Amino acid sequence: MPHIRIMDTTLRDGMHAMAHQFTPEQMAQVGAALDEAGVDVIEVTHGDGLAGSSFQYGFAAATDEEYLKAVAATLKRAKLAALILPGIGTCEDMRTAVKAGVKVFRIATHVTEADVSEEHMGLAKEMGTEVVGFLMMSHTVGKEKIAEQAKLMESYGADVVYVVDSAGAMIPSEVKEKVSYLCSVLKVPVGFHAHNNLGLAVGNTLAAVDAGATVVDGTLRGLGAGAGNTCTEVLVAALKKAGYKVDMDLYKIMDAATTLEPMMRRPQVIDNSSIILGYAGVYSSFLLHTYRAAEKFRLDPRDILLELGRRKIVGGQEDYILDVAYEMAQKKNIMVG
Ligand SMILES: CC[C@H](O)CC(=O)C(=O)O
Ligand SMILES: [Mn+2]
Repeated sequence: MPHIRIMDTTLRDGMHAMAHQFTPEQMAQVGAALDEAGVDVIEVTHGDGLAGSSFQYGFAAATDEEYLKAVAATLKRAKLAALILPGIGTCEDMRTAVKAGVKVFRIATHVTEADVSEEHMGLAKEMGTEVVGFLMMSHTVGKEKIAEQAKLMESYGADVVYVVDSAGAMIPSEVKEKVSYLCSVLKVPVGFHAHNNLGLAVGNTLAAVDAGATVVDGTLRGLGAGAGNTCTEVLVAALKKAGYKVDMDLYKIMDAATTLEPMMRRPQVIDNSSIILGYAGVYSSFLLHTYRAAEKFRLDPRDILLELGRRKIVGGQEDYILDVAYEMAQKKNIMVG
């Protein structure tokens, strides 16, 4: 059975669920526990990647540099990773991240926009880091389109390319179809990142590895945007049970989850609105923005999410959530003070 690499993104995707309010000290504690458990790659930044801390996405409790340095100081074996969305984070942010200890860049684009990653991938290679291409909202297009965009990333130097189920909208048969097709056309390894909005994150991740993915994401206790991600400690148990080789200690990864637990702001559950994220195919990180808009305009968050799904809005359009809610409230004649 193949060896599966796990990249843990508790300290990046988990930031969405924490409204980006982890402290550097908390990150250092969790990072040390993940390292001790044998996690290969630990991703750290604002939930929306380098320079995500902003009015648009929400301000973090510290700078990316402070977070990265705090975690880097605790690592003995794991590689430190940073996510970047070209145009949000800049090449300058990448240079600062490398000085802070980053060894892996995960470069994220909408699934049809891989061409915007060329410059950032080039710089990442030049600085000697590993490069991961991250094709977000992969549920919105067919396998051929994903393959075309993944091949672009491969040509820019990506060492791994991910199918990213940002909306937690995919079902196992779709994961299998898309991942196996990608494996058949790429030379580099294929990765998979799941969200649990339909309760399928662990199942979809297993479907991905069965289809040939050899790099997968997880977060402790599933902490992440929407209903969260694939739960790392559950995934380790499931992969080991299925016979895959995983370089991680099961008890120690469970202990890392125990370290995280008291820091969590709310239980990571599949609430009603999270189900709608998956059902309507809406970006998971819109959940908390939608709750705020629903409260402001006295609307049911599920109605807003269904409308966002109809309008096919993508990452970066967080401000548009308020516009949509305002429009819906006006139609319902709701007075907003
Ligand atoms: C950049 C924001 C986003 O959270 C990236 C990601 O994890 C996803 O698309 O699922
Ligand atoms: Mn995600």
